[in-house]
Amino acid sequence: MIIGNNIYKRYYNDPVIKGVDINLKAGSIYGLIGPNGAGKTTLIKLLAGIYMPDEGSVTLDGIDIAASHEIRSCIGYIPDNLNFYPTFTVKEMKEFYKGMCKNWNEERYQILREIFTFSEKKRIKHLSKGMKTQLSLLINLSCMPKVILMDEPTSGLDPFVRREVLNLIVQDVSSRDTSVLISTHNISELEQVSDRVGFMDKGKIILQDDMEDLKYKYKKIQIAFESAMPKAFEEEFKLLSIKHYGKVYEIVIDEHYEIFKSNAIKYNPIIMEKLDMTLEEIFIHRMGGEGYAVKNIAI
Ligand SMILES: Nc1ncnc2c1ncn2[C@@H]1O[C@H](COP(=O)(O)OP(=O)(O)OP(=O)(O)O)[C@@H](O)[C@H]1O
Repeated sequence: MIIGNNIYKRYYNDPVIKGVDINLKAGSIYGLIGPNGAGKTTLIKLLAGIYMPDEGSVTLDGIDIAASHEIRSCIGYIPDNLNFYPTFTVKEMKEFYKGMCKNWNEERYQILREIFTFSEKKRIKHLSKGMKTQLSLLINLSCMPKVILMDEPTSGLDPFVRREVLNLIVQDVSSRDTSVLISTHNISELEQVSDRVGFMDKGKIILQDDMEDLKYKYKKIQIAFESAMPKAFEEEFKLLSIKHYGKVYEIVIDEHYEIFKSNAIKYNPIIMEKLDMTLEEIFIHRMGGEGYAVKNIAI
């Protein structure tokens, strides 16, 4: 398990990561979501040991990654912009990493290479952005890391390769108990694969939960009364948002629906229907609460 404990990081004097606690369990995929500039890439680089925290620590299986090169080499990192040596061929690149990687698995490399579309003779500078991501994944998976940190791994990939990449990650997690973190703006994709999710904003993780709990907890409810919503109803429940369409109100709650329902019944609603929220809706709802509501720019 990799644990970030109360991490702080400044760029010059600008605080960018402000007391983040995060843990990536073995055999689990953590989805990291947040608006542009929230600090996701910086956090990933701290977890990968590329940056050192100003305060706090990152440990892998109890060992501080700052203190051990060997433990850092168990962490795979797929960055959002890949800076492979441009004049190397794919084969030379692979040999380079093979030499550096203690647990290199050549058989795995050969099996995985069949899946991807580029030739080993191609120079890195002649690979497309998507091919470079594929190569990075191929090399990372062949290094048999305990942890894989992926920053926007599927951006620039076609839908088939994207599915293949996610399948490979899911297989690796289930067969080797790898800890994976995926940061992406593609929330619906994340919803399919992650079992834990963190929302990051302004250098902090403002909400993290198991996917199932999150989706169980946040509910959208359509409710209507004979006339307007009773004031006492509005006061009794913690309504995270209220929208109003004619007689029907659409409200968001973060308590268990059955409890809400048993208490709400006394207000004699004429309609009360529970709707599941997608992760994207929960995210937008949370970020709206943090001041990121979409502004109406109609003039
Ligand atoms: N090398 C750097 N030097 C100074 N400031 C930086 C540097 N890298 C990032 N920042 C700043 O740190 C903040 C967080 O950036 P970061 O790249 O971690 O965000 P992000 O959540 O990954 O964003 P995005 O979703 O747009 O990729 C931003 O305000 C950014 O301007």
